[in-house]
Amino acid sequence: MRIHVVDHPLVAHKLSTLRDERTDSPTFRRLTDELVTLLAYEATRDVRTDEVEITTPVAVTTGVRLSYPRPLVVPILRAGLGMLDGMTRLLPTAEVGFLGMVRNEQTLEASTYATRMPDDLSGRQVYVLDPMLATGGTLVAAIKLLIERGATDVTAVVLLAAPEGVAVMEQELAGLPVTVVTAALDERLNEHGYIVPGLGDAGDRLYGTAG
Ligand SMILES: O=P(O)(O)OC[C@H]1O[C@H](OP(=O)(O)OP(=O)(O)O)[C@H](O)[C@@H]1O
Ligand SMILES: O=c1cc[nH]c(=O)[nH]1
Ligand SMILES: [Mg+2]
Repeated sequence: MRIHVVDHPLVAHKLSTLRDERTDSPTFRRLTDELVTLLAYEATRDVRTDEVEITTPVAVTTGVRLSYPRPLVVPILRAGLGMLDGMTRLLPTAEVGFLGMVRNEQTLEASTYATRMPDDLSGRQVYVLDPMLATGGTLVAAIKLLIERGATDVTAVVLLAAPEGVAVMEQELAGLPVTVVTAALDERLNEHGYIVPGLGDAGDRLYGTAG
């Protein structure tokens, strides 16, 4: 598994405001959207393309186009939904699938309550969106499902990652074609499984409701 921490002053600036407990939901949503567009630029470095011949007003030259089938983007509900527009702004022709997953706040185990995406992902390039990589349980389950369906290249785009969760992913997904792109690698998890310093509960902060 590869991990890429995006080191850029604009990312650090926006992330700092996102972390601030005084940032309200509308601002949190806007900053998430902006951050994801910056992360998407890095995350799509290996997006598959084909060479094409194009004719400019001056000459014939060679360009590139995104390959078919187009990438699949999969936000993990709820919080991942706040990242969808930022990602599809750069990949407007991507297909979109959905995974609804929730972590039991006592056991910290993730369960899946909704799956809506193609059964057959043979050979597909997939971008999974979830702001928080905490224990790693959610992303491991999501990525295993995508690879079981045939995906051959999975990139998880997250805002924050905890070292504990990265270690779990490295162990559980060893040897699989998985990349994690994150805006920051934080210090640790606390006793409740929350990322420290983190930003709190991403879903609650995006949507202004607890649960
Ligand atoms: O790495 P993990 O320990 O599995 O935790 C991360 C998950 O927890 C949060 O979702 P949550 O269960 O709060 O659902 P929500 O998005 O509906 O708020 C977050 O959005 C991730 O999906
Ligand atoms: O810090 C955390 C951990 C899991 N889920 C969140 O939303 N935040
Ligand atoms: Mg939540």
